[in-house]
Amino acid sequence: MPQLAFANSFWESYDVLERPVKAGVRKAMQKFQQLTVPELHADKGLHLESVENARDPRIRTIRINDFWRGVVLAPDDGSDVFLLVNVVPHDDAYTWAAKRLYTTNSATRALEVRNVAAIEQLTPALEKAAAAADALLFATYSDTVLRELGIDDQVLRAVRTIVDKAQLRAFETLLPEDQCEVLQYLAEGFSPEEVYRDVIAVRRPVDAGPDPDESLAVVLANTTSRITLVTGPEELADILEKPFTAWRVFLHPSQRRVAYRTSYGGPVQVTGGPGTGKTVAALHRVKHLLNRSPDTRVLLTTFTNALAASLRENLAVLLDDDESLLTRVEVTTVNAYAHGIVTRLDGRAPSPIGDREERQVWQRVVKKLGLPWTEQFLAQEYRHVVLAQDLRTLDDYRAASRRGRGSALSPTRREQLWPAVELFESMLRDQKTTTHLKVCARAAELLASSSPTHDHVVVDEAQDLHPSQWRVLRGAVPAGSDDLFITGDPHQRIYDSKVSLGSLGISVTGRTHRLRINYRSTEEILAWSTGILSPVSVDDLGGEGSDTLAGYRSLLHGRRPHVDGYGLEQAEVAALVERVEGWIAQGIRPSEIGVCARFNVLLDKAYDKLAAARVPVVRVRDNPGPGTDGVRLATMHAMKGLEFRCVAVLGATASALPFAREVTPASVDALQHESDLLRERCLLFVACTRAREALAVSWSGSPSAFVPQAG
Ligand SMILES: Nc1ncnc2c1ncn2[C@@H]1O[C@H](COP(=O)(O)OP(=O)(O)OP(=O)(O)O)[C@@H](O)[C@H]1O
Repeated sequence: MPQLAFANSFWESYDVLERPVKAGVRKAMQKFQQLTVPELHADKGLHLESVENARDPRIRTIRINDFWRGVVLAPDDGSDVFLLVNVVPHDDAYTWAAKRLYTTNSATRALEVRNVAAIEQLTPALEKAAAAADALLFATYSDTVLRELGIDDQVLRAVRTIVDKAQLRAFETLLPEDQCEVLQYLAEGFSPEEVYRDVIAVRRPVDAGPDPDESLAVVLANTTSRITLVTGPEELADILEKPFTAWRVFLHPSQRRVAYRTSYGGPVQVTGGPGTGKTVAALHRVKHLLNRSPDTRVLLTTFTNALAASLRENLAVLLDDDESLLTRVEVTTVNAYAHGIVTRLDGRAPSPIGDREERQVWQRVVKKLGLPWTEQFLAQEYRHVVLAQDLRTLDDYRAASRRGRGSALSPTRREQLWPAVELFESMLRDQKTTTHLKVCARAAELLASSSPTHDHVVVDEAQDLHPSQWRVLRGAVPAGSDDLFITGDPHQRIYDSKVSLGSLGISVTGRTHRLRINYRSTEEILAWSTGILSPVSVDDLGGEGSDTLAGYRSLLHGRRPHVDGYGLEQAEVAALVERVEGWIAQGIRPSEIGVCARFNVLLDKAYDKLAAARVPVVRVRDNPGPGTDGVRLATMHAMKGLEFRCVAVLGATASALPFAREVTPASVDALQHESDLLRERCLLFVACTRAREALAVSWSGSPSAFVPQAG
């Protein structure tokens, strides 16, 4: 019986197919599991045929239906693994297939594919241009060095024409994958030794002989980062049912490098724009840490309960539901972890209040004391100065730095303000409540005088954590090797937190990594969304400098976002219903569509109109499980960390973004004003970057100033 393997390129095409075509693919795949090799070749329905003028004699196409064909690499060496590489519309299938050549990389021994026709066509002209160029990108590396890293003759010739990184990028989709990656690493300034260690050594089979003469089946099995072997019908059904889950097992080497490094000397920071696989890297790090020693305990945290639930699910997939591993991981939010610590060590459960109630307490404080500050100012002072530095007395407060606050407070003013802090805290005590951040402060205090609860902490969505939450995490593990693995994106900061990790005893110096390839969205969606942030600069994760999205890119392509304004909100919602219906008609499942807005009021209207049009719809805040059908509706804040094939962002209207009530007037605090505006801008960025294939942004009346102008 033959065996089946799938290349990553197959998932990219399969996942966007309409449902009947997917069913056709499944049917064709079943034949590979039911028939013998000669029967496969003879099967009329499958129509396994070779391709005229193919550059790779092993390339075949198979019939999916009248319009679609699968492209297959068939073994010609007596081995029996067939590789599914793509599903392409009938007319394009032959041209696509004819240009591809599959070869074995001499260093990694993995299967690679190149667009051999395009490379041949481009190289001579580029050679002429290169002869006149001042400098070449890879001039410092000898042919021998490059060959040792797996670069073959054809690629070497092309490499010698590359003048800069932009040209390398233009070549990326044409070059064999491992070779391309070697070149990317060299272009980023890694030494050949480092590239060998991180790209070649991790893939090359330990028993590789001097020459790559293995059979196709062996080479396919070597290519674990890009090819999945399917062993039985159940696994096949499973993998075709949830291909994106399957993706999680294929790590890009830049991700593998950070996730599977044996050990780090201390805290590690991994940043990257939306969709660069930070969460995936965090999950793999957990796997690595669990496997490294049989009794290691890991704490994996994220920002919301919904995200924690999805991390738990994904981790179970990654760990093959292995209970012996899963029981050693605690997946939770920092607040919930802190709550647990306080409950356990203080012997009673604290009752934290929400933001709105907290604001009301501050209002009462202002009223009672008749102070010259607004409740907003006091709440911010408490959060950004008092709690952030864990100040307990007036003397502490007098001596504290108020860096980051935009208004000076003289010693007399501080003496005048401190009673407000004391009154706020005593009011909480009287009503037997507290705040989440105070629970964290207490948990950190308790942890400091007891023992750490875990061996390692892995933190996802780190950009929104407050210093008191960081103190909890610091106290959860002993300081030292592999204590904290931190992933986050400062461009997605949508809550008001300012931190300096170094001052909290979390120094990541020399252990920072950045991921640059976006695997979620098309380049079109990405380019438009990054336009939202282009006018501003963003502080880095650790609060030491600024961060940038330089080099951030996607390899996927699709339609440009739909960006439309409407006169009235009613018309905007009507257009949304039409758009959602259109997506569903194209075969997108309702649960693969996300609709978001700044406020629930507008979401409620969208909910009613979609439901009236008989479109199934559910709210993200009701935690619908993956099996629940229905378009997902969420506020922009609740979109954090999620992703959908199609996303509609409603109400990108001038009055909603920025929302005046959430922005401190510049006259009260100029720095806070700027950071509030930035936070509002980031919120739109987060919402738009949830989209994988299609993004529609709309408003009624005047557009938000954050919406990038066309042209
Ligand atoms: N190496 C990879 N190959 C293919 N797909 C990948 C790879 N890494 C991640 N992905 C997919 O890309 C998407 C985004 O990944 P992930 O959620 O980890 O990104 P993120 O950086 O945490 O995003 P965000 O910051 O926006 O929450 C997911 O669908 C994930 O499965």
